[in-house]
Amino acid sequence: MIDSHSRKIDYLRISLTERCNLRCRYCMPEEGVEDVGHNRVLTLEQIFRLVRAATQVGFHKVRLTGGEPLVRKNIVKLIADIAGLPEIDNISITTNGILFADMAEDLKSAGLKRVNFSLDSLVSEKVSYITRGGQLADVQRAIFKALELEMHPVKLNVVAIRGFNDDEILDIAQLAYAYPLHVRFIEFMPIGDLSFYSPEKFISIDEIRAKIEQKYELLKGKDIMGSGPAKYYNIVGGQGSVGLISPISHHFCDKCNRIRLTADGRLRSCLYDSKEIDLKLALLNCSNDEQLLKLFTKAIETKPGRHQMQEGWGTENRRKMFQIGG
Ligand SMILES: Nc1nc2c(ncn2[C@@H]2O[C@H](COP(=O)(O)OP(=O)(O)OP(=O)(O)O)[C@@H](O)[C@H]2O)c(=O)[nH]1
Ligand SMILES: C[S@@+](CC[C@H](N)C(=O)[O-])C[C@H]1O[C@@H](n2cnc3c(N)ncnc32)[C@H](O)[C@@H]1O
Ligand code: SF4
Ligand code: SF4
Repeated sequence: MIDSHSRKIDYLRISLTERCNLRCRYCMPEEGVEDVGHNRVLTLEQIFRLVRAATQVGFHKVRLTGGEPLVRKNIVKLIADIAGLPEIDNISITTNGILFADMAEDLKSAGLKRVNFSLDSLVSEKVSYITRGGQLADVQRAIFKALELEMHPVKLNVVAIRGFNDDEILDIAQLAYAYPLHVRFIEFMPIGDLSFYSPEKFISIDEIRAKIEQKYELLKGKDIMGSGPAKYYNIVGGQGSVGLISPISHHFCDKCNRIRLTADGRLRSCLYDSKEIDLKLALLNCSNDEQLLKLFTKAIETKPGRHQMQEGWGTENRRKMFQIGG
């Protein structure tokens, strides 16, 4: 469906859970995370019903995220059900990778097409620091498993943070040289758990690109299969590519193609905008899909033209990234 800013909205990002087996400093507080409990999150049957309804207003790409999607029980069955919908041609996940390697074959057999891994450093102690306890070896095992299963294109998400991983940009970019990986550097957004964010930690993609070009020649590449906002560059002589995601310095909202469904059943038309539509309530009150289609349509029609992150995250009661579904 086309929104009021002439954008085609066909990509649904679904947060399966607010739970996570890590506690990344920029996303989730260490303690005091309220467990929303089984009653407040959508059941897998409800999620499936909503995806089926969404296909009727033109959605055909689904990404499962969270929190950590792989901690949600029976995710394999949900993937199989969604992949079985004829209108859905692209189902993917974004994961921290910790649980991936052991689940990979089942996920792939169920119909999972692609996986994006989040990894912000190649130094074990730093991974453990930023995630508050995650093990680099687990994520590496996951990435190699995805390559072994040929789940191409395999993408890595790296949040660029000054004072944390700015000294590793070349080492991380080197992964795209040595392996058929698509390494995406993401500008740190002032969103979510602001206790770790500060403007000094922000690094623009222009600075990242300049750093990479000190060692590698980058050539503007084609978009790598997906639906996201990264701009890709081929690393000359290498196997993969470098992607740059610039929500702050060159926002990409004019090409936005997505809305989000939170784990507790709210449709959120923009990552940044706090307006939400309660689909969980609607599910309880409607026996056919008509009302649901109206609510999907309303979310698309009321989607803002762009984010206002430059004005800061504000003090109103906004959700953190793990609650929105990053
Ligand atoms: N500003 C903004 N940033 C987003 C949005 N969606 C994703 N991001 C950021 O982009 C990063 C990459 O997102 P992914 O979950 O890997 O998804 P994607 O880039 O859409 O995926 P592909 O389909 O593989 O291109 C996330 O870590 C977010 O930080 C969005 O709607 N708005
Ligand atoms: C919220 S996580 C959910 C999926 C999964 N747990 C993972 O980490 O990949 C989705 C993505 O959001 C990114 N993210 C979280 N907070 C961010 C921030 N403040 N700025 C930029 N990216 C952020 C993470 O790095 C991750 O790639
Ligand atoms: S970024 Fe992902 S892995 Fe890290 S705390 Fe947030 S949801 Fe968990
Ligand atoms: S910030 Fe909002 S409008 Fe911009 S790309 Fe993200 S979801 Fe779309």
